[in-house]
Amino acid sequence: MPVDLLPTPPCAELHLHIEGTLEPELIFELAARNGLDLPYDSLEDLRARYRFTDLQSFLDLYYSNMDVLRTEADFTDMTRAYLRRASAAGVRHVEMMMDPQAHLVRGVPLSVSVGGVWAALARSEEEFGISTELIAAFLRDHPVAEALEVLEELLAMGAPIIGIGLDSAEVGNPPSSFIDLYRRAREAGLRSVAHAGEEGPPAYIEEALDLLQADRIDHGIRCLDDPDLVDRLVREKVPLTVCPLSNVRLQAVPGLAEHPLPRMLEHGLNISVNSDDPAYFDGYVDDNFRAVQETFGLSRAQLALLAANSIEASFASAGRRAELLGEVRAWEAAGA
Ligand SMILES: Nc1ncnc2[nH]cnc12
Ligand SMILES: [Zn+2]
Repeated sequence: MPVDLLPTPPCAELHLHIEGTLEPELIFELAARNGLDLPYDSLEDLRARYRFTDLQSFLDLYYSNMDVLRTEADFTDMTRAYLRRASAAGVRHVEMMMDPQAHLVRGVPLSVSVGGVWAALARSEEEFGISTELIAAFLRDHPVAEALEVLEELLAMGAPIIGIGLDSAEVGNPPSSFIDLYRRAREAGLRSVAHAGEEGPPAYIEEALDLLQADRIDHGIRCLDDPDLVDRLVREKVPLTVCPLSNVRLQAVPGLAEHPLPRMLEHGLNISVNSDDPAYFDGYVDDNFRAVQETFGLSRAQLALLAANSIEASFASAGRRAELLGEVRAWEAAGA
């Protein structure tokens, strides 16, 4: 790392799939623990498959690797490993997504997947100094009726979720199919986010806002294809949770130098920096901050703005947000 790079500011991570933190070593460890045969001969063999051409090529491996998650302890161990790494990265608050349906379809009940993740989150402040929230993300390439059933089950069991999300294969699965799901979540007092404009068109971002009333847009980079939409997003201060290394690895952009992050900052869009699926994209949040700093020469003030945006766009309590914004201000002032 060149000496003149700044450390990562204290920040909130708002776009993180906990299943995307499953590192190759842990995949082998959990397979052994659960007596499962993996379709890979070695860690190297597995790692060699982490070359993606688009979102779907990644999702195929992501869902396949999840099969090693069988017990509550598996989910707890994965989540604790992420929290430990995130605390080293400077993360002070995380709102993590999990994909309950992806586990249910493999026969793993909600009590195991949600219970296992929650066991780690419940101790996170004490253990790692990271406050946490959990978001149940729904698979947009599955029927909305299935999502509604799972949401009802989550509500009935009193699952400790702050909101819902929408992820998986984007193109051809528009937000408009999930109006009933988001309406039900709103009635239940939940917040909401939705992936839109990662590979899909700007119209999906508009649908997520107008039809789903999403509080935040995950990715949203393709808004730049529609100047009127950019004006709206700036005017309404809509938070976009941007994941630079993910976009490069999934070839949503040709390379980091072509990533729209600096243009998004110039427009005054409300963006934050996040890792998405760090075990798959070679990058936790600090790696993402370092990469964009190195590539675009961002100033301390710009890094502080990205961190402050993440905290202001979070669902943390007003008190916690104020505390963390104070940390960001102190970080910025340390360079003055
Ligand atoms: N980047 C991403 N886009 C859509 N769905 C996902 N699930 C996990 N990571 C995802
Ligand atoms: Zn994502």
